[in-house]
Amino acid sequence: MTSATATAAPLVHIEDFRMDFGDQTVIQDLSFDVHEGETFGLLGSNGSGKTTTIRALLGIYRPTAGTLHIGGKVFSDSYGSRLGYLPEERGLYKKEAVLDVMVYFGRLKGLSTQAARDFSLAYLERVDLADKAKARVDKLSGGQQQKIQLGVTIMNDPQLLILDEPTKGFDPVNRRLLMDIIEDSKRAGATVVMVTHQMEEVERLCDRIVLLKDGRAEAYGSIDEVQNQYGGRTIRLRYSGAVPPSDLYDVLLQETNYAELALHDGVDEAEVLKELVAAGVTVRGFIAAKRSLEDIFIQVYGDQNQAPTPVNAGGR
Ligand SMILES: Nc1ncnc2c1ncn2[C@@H]1O[C@H](COP(=O)(O)OP(=O)(O)OP(=O)(O)O)[C@@H](O)[C@H]1O
Repeated sequence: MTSATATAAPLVHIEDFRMDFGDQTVIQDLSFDVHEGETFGLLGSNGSGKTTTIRALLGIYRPTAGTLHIGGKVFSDSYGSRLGYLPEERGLYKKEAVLDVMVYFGRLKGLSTQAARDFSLAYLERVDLADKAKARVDKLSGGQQQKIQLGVTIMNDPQLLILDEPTKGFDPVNRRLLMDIIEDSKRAGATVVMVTHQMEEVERLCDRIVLLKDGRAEAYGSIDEVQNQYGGRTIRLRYSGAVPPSDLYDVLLQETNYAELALHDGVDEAEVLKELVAAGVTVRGFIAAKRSLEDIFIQVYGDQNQAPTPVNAGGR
């Protein structure tokens, strides 16, 4: 947890959450906090329990055990318009016109007809759907309908946005547009909890993350903290010769002329270079980099039968 956010009471507080479906335990001992104003990523492989956690937080599922609070309480309708929730299963009134549907939801969220209309027209313009304002929702493509649903979710400037895979199925241009829109909500002060499988979205938007595996938090913290836990600093090496085993690093990847090395704590890149050269390696390229979240994700979930090995974990 970052020190800047550690003092204030968290907006979302989940402690010792457990969820069973029949005799299947999907989540156990899950604890994390989301602080006001931060963007928090809920990550994990398919079926790891992300949507279940959100549903339990919002009272759609009753948790088997544990505390799930928003603003210090179990979620209730009284939190009302301060929440914007984009569920995994999308749903709009398909036979109505786009603008009418948006205005209807705006009214439900407490906006005046005029304010809902003004927001909707500006939003449709921004997401390149101005010409669809009068079209029936079911005449729009899946991605276009998703844009409408995100617009409905953010239209009343909610304090807490919970977005379950907000950019699922979008092409790269539209994904970037949707990320810009989410970033605007974040800049306006919203706290955002998002489920996503897109690591570039996480790196761009999220302040902190939790990584679910086998119903538990495999990693939790800021992106930097998680990167450090799984070998924060790496060397991308182009070489000829043979990369020797060393106390300075772990070899993450080794191909004929390319290797990736995870540096042990406190090791200086120059020491590694010196050792490689002394061992007779011809170094053709040497780039110090942070380990990408995508790499970490693959390490954690790539082989579900093999326990991940955080680089900092003991004995080096
Ligand atoms: N209502 C339910 N009844 C029984 N099992 C359920 C129910 N809802 C979810 N599950 C099970 O709980 C597990 C976690 O599902 P969940 O939808 O939370 O995963 P997820 O992490 O959101 O996955 P994805 O990334 O694929 O969307 C799955 O094994 C799923 O089959």
